[in-house]
Amino acid sequence: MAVTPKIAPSMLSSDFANLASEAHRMINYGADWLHMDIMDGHFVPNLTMGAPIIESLRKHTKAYLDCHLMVTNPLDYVESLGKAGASGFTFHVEASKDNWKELIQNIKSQGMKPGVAINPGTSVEEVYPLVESENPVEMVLVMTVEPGFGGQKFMPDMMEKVRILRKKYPSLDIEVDGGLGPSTIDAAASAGANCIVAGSSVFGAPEPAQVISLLRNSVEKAQ
Ligand SMILES: O=C(CO)[C@H](O)[C@H](O)COP(=O)(O)O
Ligand SMILES: [Fe+2]
Repeated sequence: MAVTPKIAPSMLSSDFANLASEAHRMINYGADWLHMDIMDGHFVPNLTMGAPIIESLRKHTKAYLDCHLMVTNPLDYVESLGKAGASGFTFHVEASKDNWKELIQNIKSQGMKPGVAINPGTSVEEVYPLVESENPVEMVLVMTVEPGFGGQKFMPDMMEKVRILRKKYPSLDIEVDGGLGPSTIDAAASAGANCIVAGSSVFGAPEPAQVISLLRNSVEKAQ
């Protein structure tokens, strides 16, 4: 398989008042990406951060900022996030039924990598047109919890979606998000996920570097 592991600590579990030092800490511990959860209080019942925070953080780090947009109108965020220095822009398929082609085009024009996320209740077939389009998304994020909050329990039933996607698209980046940690990573890695978001299991660990390395080893071993 041509895909490489990307371990992405979710900054949702960090100390927001010290975001830059938390970001440096995670990169020094071996993280590949920093996962930034952008929530609008409408698509999900929680409000987190937006372009101003991404812009502030970008001044302190060159790290890949993997932005996960849990918002009702993702198109409204593309230009501001692109200018703020976001690296990846992953929108939800549930929020882009009518405009995903325009979204992908605009995300790429802003120099960001487009991805599409699917909620637990959404069937995997819904992302096929976006992956098979002439101008495709470059990552699929399979939610393994209901979006909105960190610290929830991993939903193993979602691994069937990952298995189907990996079989269909051998070189696609497939990300899993929600409840990933030492006790759940093997299920995700063996199903074919290569981009691993982990918030509470990394930030809550006495030795976050060990957890990051364990997550990476599991993905490498499964390939
Ligand atoms: O998108 C998210 C929530 O909607 C977060 O990225 C996710 O929940 C990470 O946190 P944890 O690893 O603690 O589950
Ligand atoms: Fe997320």
